[in-house]
Amino acid sequence: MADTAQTSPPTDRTDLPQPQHSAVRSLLRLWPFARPVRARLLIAACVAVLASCVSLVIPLVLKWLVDGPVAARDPGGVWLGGAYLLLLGVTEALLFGLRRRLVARPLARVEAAMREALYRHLQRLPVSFHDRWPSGQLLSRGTTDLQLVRLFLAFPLTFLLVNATTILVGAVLLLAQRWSLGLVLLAPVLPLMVLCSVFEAKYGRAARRTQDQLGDLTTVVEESVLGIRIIKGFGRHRSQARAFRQLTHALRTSELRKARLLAWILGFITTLPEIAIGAGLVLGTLQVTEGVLSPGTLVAFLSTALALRWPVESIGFLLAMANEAASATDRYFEVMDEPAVDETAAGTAATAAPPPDRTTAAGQDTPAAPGTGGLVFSGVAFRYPDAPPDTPPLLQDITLHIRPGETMALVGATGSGKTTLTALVPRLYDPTAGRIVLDGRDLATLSRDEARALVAVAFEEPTLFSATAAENVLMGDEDAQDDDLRRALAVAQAEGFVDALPDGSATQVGEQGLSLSGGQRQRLALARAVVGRPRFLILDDPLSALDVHTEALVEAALRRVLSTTTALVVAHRPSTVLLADRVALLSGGRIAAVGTHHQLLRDNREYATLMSGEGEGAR
Ligand SMILES: Nc1ncnc2c1ncn2[C@@H]1O[C@H](COP(=O)(O)OP(=O)(O)OP(=O)(O)O)[C@@H](O)[C@H]1O
Repeated sequence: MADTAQTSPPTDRTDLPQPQHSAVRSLLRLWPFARPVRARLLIAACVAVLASCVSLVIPLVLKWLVDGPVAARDPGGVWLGGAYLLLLGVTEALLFGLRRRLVARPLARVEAAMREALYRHLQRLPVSFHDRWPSGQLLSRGTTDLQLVRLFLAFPLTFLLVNATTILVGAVLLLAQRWSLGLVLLAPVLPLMVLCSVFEAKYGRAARRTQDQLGDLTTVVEESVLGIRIIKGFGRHRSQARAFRQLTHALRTSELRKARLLAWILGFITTLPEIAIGAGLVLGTLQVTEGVLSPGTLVAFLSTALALRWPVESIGFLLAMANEAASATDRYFEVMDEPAVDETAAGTAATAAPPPDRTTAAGQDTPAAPGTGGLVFSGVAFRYPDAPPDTPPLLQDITLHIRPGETMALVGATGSGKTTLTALVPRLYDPTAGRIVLDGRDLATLSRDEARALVAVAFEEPTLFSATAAENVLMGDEDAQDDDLRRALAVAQAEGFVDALPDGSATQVGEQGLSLSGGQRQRLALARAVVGRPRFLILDDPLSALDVHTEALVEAALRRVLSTTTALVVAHRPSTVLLADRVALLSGGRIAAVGTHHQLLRDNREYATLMSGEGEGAR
């Protein structure tokens, strides 16, 4: 299968040692998204560097003020010096304000573009990807992680650059003013650099762990909200709360580890320069006493050193934010790097079709002649990409012909692969061998879009979206008109209850259509399946979990739906089987028997057992 995705979701990796990764390499991957706003980012960075340099001029004005007007007791000069300082302060504030204005809007655009790209990509990823990835992990990558990335582009990206420049310019000024004092102040730089690189590696791993745990937590919250009826119905709220507490506890432990790491680096980053400033102050005062240093130079020197405090101290936070953003970027691209399927490209047949004159296994349907209409499975085999390598394929040598206009029921024990077989027809998965032919056209030569235009599906769980009833139905065919909607509702026997909704078909049916009854949702899902007048209809157990009264309504709807199309219907109970013209029994990954319900009931013991509801695997 061309579209199989191989990476495991990160849930499996939370407790494993994370691979060493370079934060810079990860962050460089943001470039394609940041590129369109690069001019703004560059201007904003220049403005911030300028603002920071303005702050470094303040100590020089102080030196002039102390050694000049203050020493000469010149009030006019002092007022002028004060005015200069005020002007510099206001300029610095205005420049930082301008920087913020410059980046705010473009960065919101970058975040939106990344989120849009992620959503688009998620839609194009194969079903096998979604089978493996918990939705909470995807949700957290599209929300929290992207916020971290935007924050990085807004602050650490600029300020790591600005602070490095400020520290460099400040160091030159310190050395130029008094090189011996400058060396004392710069002494902590080397140990701090070593400590920062140790911190970065440790914090990067902790950040990754926290973000993965947050994804797991999101999954649990989402499942609890969606499954609230089951949780309440089975009184599982305590065990659910316990599971949630365990996850929050793990997350808290990881957050505390991050806080501890940040605390120790901040401790060093604050203490070492303070000690150096203290030593510089003592040394400088001695030099002033000895008359080898002017008081103004000492004031300027110490003011420069104090002006460098924030750029140095903030490096801890900035590195932490940069590492969180690097982990968030890794997590984002783990999804984006998954190969998407091209819905418009034709696939390639997994293997050549079996020769038409081959001998078929006992009970298999007779192979269809080439070019035959209807839905034909020829020697189809399938195994899930993540199935253990030593297990046999789930489906093997499936040969079945559903004639044009015919309804075939597919019966088998639970877990026998019925849903999997039906998922091959709309190309949710591709067979690993054999071929499927729709009205004489090999499915492998059709694009997914073409295949889905021919085939409509209604799954066992009739998922509805938070949209109006009409919009939910029209998802089945975006070109459908009002007439088609009315016809589909009528065919699915949904007209009556839809018209009785407060706003008719314009009524919002709520998240997952929860405000509707099971039977109503099932009928809307049927209407969605038939609105595009599909040539082929695949129904996965359409009468599951219905009460007797609703079952009769949906059954009546189904009879009308099935009379208009060629259909394959997964069936568990006789009432559904009776809707079909013939029945195929799936057993041991193969079609074990094909016939009418009564024939199979009479001739096939396994079928009879399944239909009586006594079979081990029957439901
Ligand atoms: N995405 C998947 N990856 C790996 N194995 C899977 C996947 N989906 C289903 N399976 C396995 O394939 C087997 C067949 O599942 P399938 O849902 O097709 O059975 P079914 O006959 O429709 O069952 P039921 O009657 O209970 O709905 C099961 O053992 C299931 O665990």
